[in-house]
Amino acid sequence: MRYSDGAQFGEGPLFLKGHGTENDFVILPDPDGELKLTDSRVQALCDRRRGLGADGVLRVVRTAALEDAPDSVPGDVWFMDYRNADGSVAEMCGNGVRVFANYLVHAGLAEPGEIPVGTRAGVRPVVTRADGRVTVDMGPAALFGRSRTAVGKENFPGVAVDLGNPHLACVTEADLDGLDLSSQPPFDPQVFPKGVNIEFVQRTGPGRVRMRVYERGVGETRSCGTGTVAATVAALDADGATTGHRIVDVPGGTVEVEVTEQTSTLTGPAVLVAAGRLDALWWELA
Ligand SMILES: N[C@@H](CCC[C@H](N)C(=O)O)C(=O)O
Repeated sequence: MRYSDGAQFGEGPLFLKGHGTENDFVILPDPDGELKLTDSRVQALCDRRRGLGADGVLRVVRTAALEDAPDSVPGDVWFMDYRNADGSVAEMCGNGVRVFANYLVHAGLAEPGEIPVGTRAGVRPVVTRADGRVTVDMGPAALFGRSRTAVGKENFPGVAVDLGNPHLACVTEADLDGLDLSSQPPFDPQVFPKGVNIEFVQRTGPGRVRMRVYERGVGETRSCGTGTVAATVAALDADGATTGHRIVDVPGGTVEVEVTEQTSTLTGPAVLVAAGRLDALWWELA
């Protein structure tokens, strides 16, 4: 079908859909940074009725083609330009970077194994594994204070953790299923001036925790990779430790987190679901 300006249906940008423990993303290959990725288009892409539906957008672009890439990221590295569903830019996405690496291998843009990925938090080494899981070196998980939130009438103290993006991780004995996370839990803007991702963490057994999360710029999601690392830091802190390993169960699946003195790693599944083309007119009007 041809439109009046001659554009044909399906001639819009290529996209892929993928997820990591059901934290889902639209992947937009854009090697030379030519797509005009406005907040409005990100919101439309992520809308689960008028768009493709996702928690966020991963634009695949050469670092050299980006104006706001950190100087620490070499120009020849593929850059994950991450946007939350509300269109906001975030520094890092632990599930997204693992899906991103799988896309690079799928598209023949990287060999399987260790792949450096540029992010606004710096370069993150990602390793695609023979068992299909993907590991990312998330960098040091910095506990930088204590704060609190509330759900309904219940207060939740927690730890402030920097993973490149900000987190408030609250260990609790409360029943996580009873928490109403349909709206933004309150937070202290003095501690989190750029907003915050808020995790609710229950210790469920030796070396294992369960987590729900309200993500900055999205709302409640089925998983949050940086959030699982923050949850692990909080669980270690509650156990009087600063390093260790935790299995983290999230509504969308299970991941493994290791925190050491030097860095932190996240390992789990990362799936590519589909590929296609956006309609050119839809993209123009979005
Ligand atoms: N889901 C992501 C985190 C995405 C960014 C976050 N919402 C923020 O604004 O910091 C992950 O897997 O880490």
